[in-house]
Amino acid sequence: MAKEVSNGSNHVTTKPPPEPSPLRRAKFFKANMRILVTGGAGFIGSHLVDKLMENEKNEVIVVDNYFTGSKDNLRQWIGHPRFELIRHDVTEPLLVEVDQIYHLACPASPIFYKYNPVKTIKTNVIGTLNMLGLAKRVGARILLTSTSEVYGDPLVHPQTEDYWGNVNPIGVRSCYDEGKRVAETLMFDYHRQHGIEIRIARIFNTYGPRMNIDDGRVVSNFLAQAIRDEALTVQLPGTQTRSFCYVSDMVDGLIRLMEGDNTGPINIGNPGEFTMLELAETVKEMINPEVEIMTVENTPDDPRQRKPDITKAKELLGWEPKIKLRDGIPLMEEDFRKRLGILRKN
Ligand SMILES: NC(=O)c1ccc[n+]([C@@H]2O[C@H](COP(=O)([O-])OP(=O)(O)OC[C@H]3O[C@@H](n4cnc5c(N)ncnc54)[C@H](O)[C@@H]3O)[C@@H](O)[C@H]2O)c1
Ligand SMILES: O=c1ccn([C@@H]2O[C@H](COP(=O)(O)OP(=O)(O)O[C@H]3OC[C@@H](O)[C@H](O)[C@H]3O)[C@@H](O)[C@H]2O)c(=O)[nH]1
Repeated sequence: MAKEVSNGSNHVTTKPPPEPSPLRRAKFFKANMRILVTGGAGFIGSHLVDKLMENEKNEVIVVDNYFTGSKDNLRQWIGHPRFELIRHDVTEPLLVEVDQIYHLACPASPIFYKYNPVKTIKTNVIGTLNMLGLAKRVGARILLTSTSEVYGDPLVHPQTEDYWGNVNPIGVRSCYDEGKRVAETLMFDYHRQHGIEIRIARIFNTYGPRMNIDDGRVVSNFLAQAIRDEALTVQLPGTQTRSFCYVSDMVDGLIRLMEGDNTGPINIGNPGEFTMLELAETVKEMINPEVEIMTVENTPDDPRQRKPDITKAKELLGWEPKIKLRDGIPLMEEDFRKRLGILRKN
């Protein structure tokens, strides 16, 4: 019988999922759960790996091409008997025996995903196809980290999962937002056509320790600038909004989604909404009251507002974020100061 997994609409699988490995059914041998994390050397991926490794029943395999990630983020696990790290590009097929796949591999910061847009779209489309092919072959459950960017420049606020979005298909962000939209389509087509067990998280802006110092995203930019005594660069008009989720809350949401019975898509993010000017003022006040705030040109198609409706995450996953922006900033500041080697002036 097909397992029925609901996404909150009237969605029912028509085909039974692929058979998992016989090891899963072995009578006398309880095997560990083998979990693949693509993009596991990146910001969210490495925090996810830390959490998964806490469970002694998990074996974790990371594949990453190190475009924006780094082995350094995983240094505490290298050499651990339950951990494996493979240099691999997800645009190439991969053969590994696993039970779950967290598919994160994709550059996430606009400056990196725009750097080689054709590669970004290949990563989203061919990379996701390859991971779905793997899930089908080994009978694994697969979770895609999609994004709030699938809503484009949203005309509905806050964004609910049933909103189809307002996306420019030929703009400079399209390699990422349209790429993720196709990735979501592929996930649902494999689910309907081949019975693959899928999970889709729509992640809203996430921040925390281990972000690249020069990642280019707004929280890491403002923090690094404040610590280095450089002016905070607010892109015009400054009234655009984002809602920022601390990384430990995000990881908790992703694991709940993977372990639960709902396909999604489910928004995972913190509904606390700030304009970029408010964010700059907060960072200035908390980190360096002397620092200047300057306005600079923006880039095309920057969404004007973004805030998740997390009713579904609350109801279906029992999840909501715990860490407010003002509590998360000092945790990230400590990590940035350590890496930049700049102590706090008192
Ligand atoms: N951080 C956020 O605010 C946010 C928001 C929405 C969605 N997401 C999604 O979450 C995931 C992780 O984001 P992040 O913030 O940790 O970004 P990140 O750039 O730190 O991590 C991405 C990882 O994927 C790897 N990667 C990129 N292309 C690859 C390829 N072709 N093959 C193998 N590895 C590849 C990178 O080297 C890196 O380690 C991404 O899928 C992103 O789209 C993140
Ligand atoms: O130095 C900066 C950088 C950015 N910004 C502004 O800050 C806002 C957020 O920009 P970011 O680059 O951090 O991230 P964005 O919200 O544009 O996209 C992100 O959100 C969803 C995820 O999928 C990705 O991680 C990323 O695409 C934008 O309005 C941007 O104009 C600044 O004001 N100053």
